[in-house]
Amino acid sequence: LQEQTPVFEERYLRYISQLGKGNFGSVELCRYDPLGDNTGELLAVKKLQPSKRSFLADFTKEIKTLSVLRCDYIVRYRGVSYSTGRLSMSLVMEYMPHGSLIGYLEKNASVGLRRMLLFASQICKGMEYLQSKRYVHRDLAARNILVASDSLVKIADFGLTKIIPDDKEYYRVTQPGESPIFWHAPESITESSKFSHKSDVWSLGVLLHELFSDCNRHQNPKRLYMQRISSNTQGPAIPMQLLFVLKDNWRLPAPAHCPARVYALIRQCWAYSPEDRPSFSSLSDQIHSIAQEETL
Ligand SMILES: C[C@H](Nc1nc(-c2c[nH]c3ncc(Cl)cc23)ncc1F)C(=O)NCC(F)(F)F
Repeated sequence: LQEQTPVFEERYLRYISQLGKGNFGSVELCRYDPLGDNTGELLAVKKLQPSKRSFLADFTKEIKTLSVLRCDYIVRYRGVSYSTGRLSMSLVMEYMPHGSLIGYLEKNASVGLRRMLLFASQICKGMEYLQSKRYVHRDLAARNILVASDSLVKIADFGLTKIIPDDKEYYRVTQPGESPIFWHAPESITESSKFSHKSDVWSLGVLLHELFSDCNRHQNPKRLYMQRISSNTQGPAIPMQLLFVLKDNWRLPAPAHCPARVYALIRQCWAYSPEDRPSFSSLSDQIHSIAQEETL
């Protein structure tokens, strides 16, 4: 790792609680308290599960990915912490007190339209920044958006992020793990599993659908898609059935109380062919003008 990676001494990282688990390990809330008087700052520490060779390589890549990102709408990477004897290492991130957007919207049902449009434009700006660095996130979903305050959200979880090679406009995945296909664009579901900025735009559309459904667990994308395709479960595999309905131009229905202009914007993100989808900058402009016009 580059020498400028700040190192947090493990002996001063006081464990407070577990924030969540991922397939890599877990994220813990800690206080970095070198003075031992509880005046230290709160941090989110992503502990790598007992270092499997591949995990360590992926982990180091995630650290490299995060360490170059500097944007108000992307969760801030702070550094690393080595365990005694350097047997394993942890990723130190800024702590977001309000947790993930899913939990936040379940707790705060009264999030108004204006605030939702503000969150949507912040996510678009974060994605514009990622695109400027040629990064494809590949796992854009409400569960991977963190809430810093009642008026600021940030994109997080760069475990699946890839950098598009300079000579290409997309990234082809070789080992698609258990990928969240209900957030994936058609071209990422088919055997070609191509990922690009435009496939991130598709996922952003699904994220906006979650946002404007108040992340209502009864209306979540997976459940809505499964209702639509589960008619013949013994039929072709689920990804294939999903592709059929998408090819047939069926899309997730407008969430209840979602303004027509917002749903029209979401539908632009779900154009079947990638080149027909809007850019992130066009999306943030459109969101901005909706926020101006709508007497929300
Ligand atoms: C496995 C971890 N899961 C969780 N994390 C947090 C969390 C609160 N506050 C946080 N502040 C900084 C970080 Cl990195 C996480 C949290 N809350 C609930 C979780 F289930 C995670 O990383 N999730 C991906 C993403 F960060 F995008 F939400």
